[in-house]
Amino acid sequence: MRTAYSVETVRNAERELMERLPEGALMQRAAAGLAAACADLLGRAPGRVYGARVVLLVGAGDNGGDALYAGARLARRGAGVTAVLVDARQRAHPGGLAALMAAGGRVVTGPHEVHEVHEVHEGHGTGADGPAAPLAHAGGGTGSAAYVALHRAHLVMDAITGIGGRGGLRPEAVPLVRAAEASGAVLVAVDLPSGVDADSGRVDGACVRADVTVTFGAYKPGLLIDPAKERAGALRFVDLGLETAGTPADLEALQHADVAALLPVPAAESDKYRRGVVGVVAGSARYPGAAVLAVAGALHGGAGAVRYVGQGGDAVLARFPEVLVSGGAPADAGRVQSWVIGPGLDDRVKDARADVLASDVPVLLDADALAGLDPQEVRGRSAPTVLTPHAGEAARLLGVERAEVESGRLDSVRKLAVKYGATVLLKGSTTLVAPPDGGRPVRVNPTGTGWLATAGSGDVLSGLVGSLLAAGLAAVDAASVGAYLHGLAGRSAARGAPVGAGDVAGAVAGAWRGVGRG
Ligand SMILES: NC(=O)C1=CN([C@@H]2O[C@H](COP(=O)(O)OP(=O)(O)OC[C@H]3O[C@@H](n4cnc5c(N)ncnc54)[C@H](O)[C@@H]3O)[C@@H](O)[C@H]2O)[C@@H](O)CC1
Ligand SMILES: Nc1ncnc2c1ncn2[C@@H]1O[C@H](COP(=O)(O)OP(=O)(O)O)[C@@H](O)[C@H]1O
Ligand SMILES: [K+]
Repeated sequence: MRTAYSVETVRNAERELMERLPEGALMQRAAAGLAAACADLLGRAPGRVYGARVVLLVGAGDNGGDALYAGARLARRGAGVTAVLVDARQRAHPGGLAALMAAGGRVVTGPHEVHEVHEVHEGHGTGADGPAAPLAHAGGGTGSAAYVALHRAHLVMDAITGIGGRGGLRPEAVPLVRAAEASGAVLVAVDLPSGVDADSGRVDGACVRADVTVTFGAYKPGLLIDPAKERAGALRFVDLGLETAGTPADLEALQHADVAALLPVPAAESDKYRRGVVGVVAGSARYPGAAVLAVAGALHGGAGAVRYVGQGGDAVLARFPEVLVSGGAPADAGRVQSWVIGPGLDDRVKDARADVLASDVPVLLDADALAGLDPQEVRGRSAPTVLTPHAGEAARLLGVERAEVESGRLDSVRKLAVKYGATVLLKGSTTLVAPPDGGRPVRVNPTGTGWLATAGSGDVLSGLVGSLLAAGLAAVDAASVGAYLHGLAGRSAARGAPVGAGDVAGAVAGAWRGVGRG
């Protein structure tokens, strides 16, 4: 399981560890890991950083300190390192600044007017990880020197803000960041891309777009959730020895081994009923395809049989003769261990929904079954309920704008879960699954791909998750394992080219096999 922790938890863990370590040791660990990652990215043989040109965009806090100490390490190995002080008041971590200069690095100011210049005295603050002090450039330079250095750089570290950052990049930082992005240098975000919100993944304003993010001690939720995730590039982790065990993670992402352990496998004594029967209420005369796709997903989710209820029976049978089809109400269709309802339904949806919600088995509500859903109808149920909205549907259920859901996915999925007392799988660029109390941890799906954004692929997902529910998985597990397999299936079906939802369904078995093999 990959876990991510809030800033508060990370700071508490850091504080505890710092009490047991010599002063500054934690920052040195971060800097050593950062320097090693940068040396690796520079593509040189170990120990051969010599000649590389590195620029540090340095803010006022400890995030800048990490970069300055890492820069000092690279400078000692022969890199040409230039630190650009981005903070409007030219503040930077004193110890880090002194270490960089002692190692032969140079410090230039950002393109601001400098009203006050303090000399940096030899040894000033060396080794101290104390608060930022007002310092200004030593070693000379102007705003244009910063741009020249950026233009010539092989690697740029973004150390403007880390977990202490609030809001987007300040205006003075934006042109420097844009120059770094345009330079062709590898852009390495230190801990987080500056400008993103560590806890939520929100991006409020201008923000760094990194090639790689080297993060310290623990993953932060924002690194795993869009829109911030997309700005982080590839993630590298530096272990600081933080103790987070015992604190619930804010976010967790299943890995292959976790999914393998959760996949339902038939036992020797199994028969089709013991494996579970999933009932699918989907499709209509107008949208028979939704029935076919939801059933296709359900056939690959571990249930022993699929029961279909609705007007798409002919289309379903033409494609899948193994499905048990009935045309009446769900309550008359025979026993199932879970219901999936919603994709492509017509105006019969309300009656059918009342029917399945009245049952005592897990119910998954998707698409049309989400419209006008009353929280009380869901909250009163004795068995688990799973909602699988995309951002537009989630926005309607919450009574907010779609953009609000897309920019604040973690908040939105939690609020929806609390409102309905249901497990909520929020689809889209980052799929999240929140437990019914909206608490910790929320699961984030690591396998998603933009190729899944194709009509009907959500129908496949709903069938797949419903089938996992029928096979006996707990609601959060069914939703997150379903999303995981769906993402893998999307990737392997697409292999870099557009695909249809039917192809995604067809690739689920291969994804399952791949995970099962570990
Ligand atoms: N606390 C620790 O023990 C460790 C912290 N580390 C580093 O320290 C970082 C956190 O350091 P800080 O708490 O000093 O915080 P940051 O360095 O993230 O940022 C705080 C500074 O940035 C300014 N600031 C806030 N928002 C800004 C914005 N939008 N634009 C420009 N400036 C802004 C603040 O006024 C403050 O001066 C971590 O992300 C990590 O990189 C690492 O060295 C590991 C150890
Ligand atoms: N940008 C994206 N990146 C990854 N997955 C996406 C993206 N956009 C959509 N998806 C996935 O594609 C599927 C689309 O489902 P949905 O919105 O219900 O469409 P439909 O109703 O056409 O089936 C969901 O699994 C969703 O998570
Ligand atoms: K940063």
